[in-house]
Amino acid sequence: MAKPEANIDTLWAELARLAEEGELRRLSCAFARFVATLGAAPPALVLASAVLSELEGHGHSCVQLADLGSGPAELLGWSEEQWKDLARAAGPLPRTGKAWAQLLAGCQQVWDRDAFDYDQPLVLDGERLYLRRYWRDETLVAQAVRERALQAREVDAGTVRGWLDLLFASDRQAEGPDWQKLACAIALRGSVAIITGGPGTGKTYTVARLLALLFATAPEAGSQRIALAAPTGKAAARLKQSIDKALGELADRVGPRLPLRELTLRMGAARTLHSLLGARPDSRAFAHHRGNPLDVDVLIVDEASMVHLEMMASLLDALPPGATLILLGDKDQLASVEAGAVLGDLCHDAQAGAYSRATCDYVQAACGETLPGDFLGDGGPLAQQTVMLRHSRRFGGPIGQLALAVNAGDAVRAESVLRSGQDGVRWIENAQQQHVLQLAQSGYGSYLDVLNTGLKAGFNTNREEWVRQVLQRFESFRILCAVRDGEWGVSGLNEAVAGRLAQAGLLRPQGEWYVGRPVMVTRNDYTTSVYNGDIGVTLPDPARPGALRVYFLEGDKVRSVLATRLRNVETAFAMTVHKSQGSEFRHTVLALPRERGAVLTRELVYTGITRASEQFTLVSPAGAVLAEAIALRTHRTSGLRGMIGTPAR
Ligand SMILES: Nc1ncnc2c1ncn2[C@@H]1O[C@H](COP(=O)(O)OP(=O)(O)OP(=O)(O)O)[C@@H](O)[C@H]1O
Repeated sequence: MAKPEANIDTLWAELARLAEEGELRRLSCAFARFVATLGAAPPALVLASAVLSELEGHGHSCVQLADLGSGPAELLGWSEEQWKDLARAAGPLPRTGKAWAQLLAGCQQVWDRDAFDYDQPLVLDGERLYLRRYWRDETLVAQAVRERALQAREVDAGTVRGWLDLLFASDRQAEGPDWQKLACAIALRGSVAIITGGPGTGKTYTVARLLALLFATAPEAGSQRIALAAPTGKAAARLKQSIDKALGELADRVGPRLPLRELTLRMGAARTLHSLLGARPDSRAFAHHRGNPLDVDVLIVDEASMVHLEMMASLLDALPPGATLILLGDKDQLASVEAGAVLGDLCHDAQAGAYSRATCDYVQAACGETLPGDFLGDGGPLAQQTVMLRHSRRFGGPIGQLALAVNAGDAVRAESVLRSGQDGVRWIENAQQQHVLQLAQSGYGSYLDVLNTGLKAGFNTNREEWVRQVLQRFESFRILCAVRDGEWGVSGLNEAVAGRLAQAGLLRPQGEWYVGRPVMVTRNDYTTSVYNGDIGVTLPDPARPGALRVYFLEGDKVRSVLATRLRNVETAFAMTVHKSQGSEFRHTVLALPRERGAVLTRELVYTGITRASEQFTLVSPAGAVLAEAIALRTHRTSGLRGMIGTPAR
């Protein structure tokens, strides 16, 4: 092998060139430089540091050294040539993961887990290389989840069965086991459970019954401290509303045996994870952690697919050992923008089940359900605490068929559903931007009608109800984009839609703030109490002529902030699919870009489709992009699954 230092200048020049061309973040170059300042830095280490930092920006929590050996061009979104040029500049590189591990273990900047730890920035765990922060988070999540999954609770199977028979209707038609009942029984016996399933599969319905079961089997139901949380304010409000509704319906069914209404009233509001953990301005640290744990017995977290690695680590760190964590979410949805695909990793065995014989016996005793042989296997401890709900009650029609086809990677079937002419789905192929603008004009017509009628009437009568109507109607339609820039991106479409609505005389956009401007908050702001993802509409301030306020809906309540006090917002006629997670719109339009690019994946298309409750319209300027996107699965490198590991209980 050539002397390592021989190529270092060429390598720095090549990294700088890639950064100049926008192929590499400047941050990744800067990180590699920082690593090089800490000690002798062979080109392979510099290269690995830059690649690791770059992959973090793509959502990977670590790099598999075998990928460095074979060339991570695809992971980086580069051509093979680009990678080869960089690799050549670094000189001869190890070809296997093992050889990479040997080389990196000898570097001062890398903590090899068998050696002395003096806080090096890089961690070598087997054949995976981590930025220290992600290694710490991943290890914490894996250990906490594994310990919780192995912690068995004493359960009286006969009592549980009696309650489950009361809580669930007996006239079930669907074939196979009642996964909802099963989920309740399984969640009751451990201190962690995951209930995953597509839209409308009854996750909330199930968790309401689980809560009733927890109350019914607790020594003192009234003293159970239940907390509800979700990554965004909107998802939290939705969770609370659905759970209250489901518990209200159940109260009649259980009658005097359990004072469900009173117990429901004792549960607080659902909160965002940030607020639950006690986020502080300008700090990554939360008020709650293992030294100051949360005051809860049961924590239910909805939309768990949106929870990124760092947040999951903080959550598990703050959860008292005796508390139960219930994660709800759709494992097939897009992962968070930040690193990690935690729910996807945790649900690795959810589809197959992989239940042990002991789990089958428990399920049989506690809910009378027999798990078919197909679902038996040798999944690890977490697989025994995970249940996938498989029957959607809301999504039987064409939107559901389309979502299923996309999820299964069947582009031919997806295209045929889109072209079938069935009510509920539509595909505008070879579209022009004009098509989206027409859809926007009719889709947003409803909120603009209420808005303009109220403005004309001077909105003196029942102003709050008028504001609520404007906000609710705005939420019934949305344009979702895969990309941010360009004609088919969020910025291009927002501008074009505002222009179109102005042309039609429905809006008067003047400057940044104008009456009717819908906005989305892009950063948490603790001084005004608005949070990333909150959506509001700008309306006149009744107290100050000429001033504008942005109104937000929180459950049924309306609150407002002076427009000029909101610093991190963008117009929200169009938004990214990422930002739409946790929301549902009566009519959802998904606008695909002309070229696929790295972000447009199966998970993105699936997430976009499943935001629609009644009508889904796909608009694409180039037909082939859909099939290409369906073929491309999101892959995020992580060590979580391996760390949680086997054996089963
Ligand atoms: N076993 C059941 N029997 C009768 N109705 C059910 C059952 N399970 C779910 N439902 C109904 O199906 C609808 C969807 O259920 P739910 O809202 O719980 O699904 P979800 O998985 O939480 O959906 P989302 O992912 O959209 O939040 C609700 O109206 C619910 O009352």
